[in-house]
Amino acid sequence: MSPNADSPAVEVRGLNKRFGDTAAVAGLDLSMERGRVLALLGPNGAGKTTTVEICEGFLRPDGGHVRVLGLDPVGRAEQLRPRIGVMPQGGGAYPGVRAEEMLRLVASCTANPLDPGWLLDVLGLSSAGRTPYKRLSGGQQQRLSLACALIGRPELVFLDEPTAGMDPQARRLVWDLITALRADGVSVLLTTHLMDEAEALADRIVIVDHGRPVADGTVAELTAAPEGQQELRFRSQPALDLDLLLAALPEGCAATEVRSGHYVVHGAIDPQTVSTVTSWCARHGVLAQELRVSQRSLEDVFLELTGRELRA
Ligand SMILES: Nc1ncnc2c1ncn2[C@@H]1O[C@H](COP(=O)(O)OP(=O)(O)OP(=O)(O)O)[C@@H](O)[C@H]1O
Repeated sequence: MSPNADSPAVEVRGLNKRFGDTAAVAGLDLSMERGRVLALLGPNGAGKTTTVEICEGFLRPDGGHVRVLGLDPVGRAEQLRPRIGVMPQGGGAYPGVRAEEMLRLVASCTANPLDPGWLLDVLGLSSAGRTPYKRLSGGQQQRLSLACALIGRPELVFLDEPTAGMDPQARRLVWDLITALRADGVSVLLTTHLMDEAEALADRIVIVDHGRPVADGTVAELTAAPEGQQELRFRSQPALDLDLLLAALPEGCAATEVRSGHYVVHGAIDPQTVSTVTSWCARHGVLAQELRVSQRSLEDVFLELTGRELRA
């Protein structure tokens, strides 16, 4: 068993970091269990990369408590580095180095590396092994950067926007790989601007804005509608008599035809309300199509919490 095996994968409390007048991180807390995937979301400039770089030990915090695998990432960098994998934002390598050479170089710096040929194959890079880094496509450079993060069999990986610039096929491949890492017990802290990526991969999501956490929870927790404010949607023929439907519904519900043939019932949507709507439809010979109790999307929640103005 590795040292400090009982400690969280990442624990951050009251983290602060300034760059001149800019408070990049301003009192951030987060905690991540081992073997889980945590997604850090936030608008541009929210402080995600700064937080990740502090956890990786590349930046020194101005204040706060940070432990990664139970270790201080700056003071205990020598013990920590061999146990973590890092995929920085935008990747990076010597421009002239060939893809396979680069991966073998990184592998040679680790104690028990994976087989570089196998990893290139898993990431769909076998045919690009002899291509110089600068001639790889953006998506290939990203995948090589991911391979470099994983070659040393890390216990914890930091992935800063791992699928930025990738086509949908490459993105799926990376998602499958992250899912497989989690199944192997690897902890993953990723940043992303892609809500579907966070939804597909993350056990927990922390949304940050102006260097502070503004939400923390599972996707289900974050997107759950407040009690009594759920929606039931269905499609049917236009111009149903909604006064009649409303009379059948419990007090506090509202029913509207949002556009021709598209209906929304707002209120406390419980099994009884659903049954009332379907029985009313049956009694009036109405076929309710695509009937669903809808939740807010993660993007709705993100925009609600962080606003719609464009960030610098
Ligand atoms: N080395 C630096 N020097 C000066 N300011 C910096 C530096 N690094 C980051 N900042 C500033 O700190 C703030 C947070 O930046 P950071 O890169 O952590 O945000 P982010 O959430 O990762 O953004 P993005 O989604 O655009 O990658 C920004 O205002 C940024 O301009």
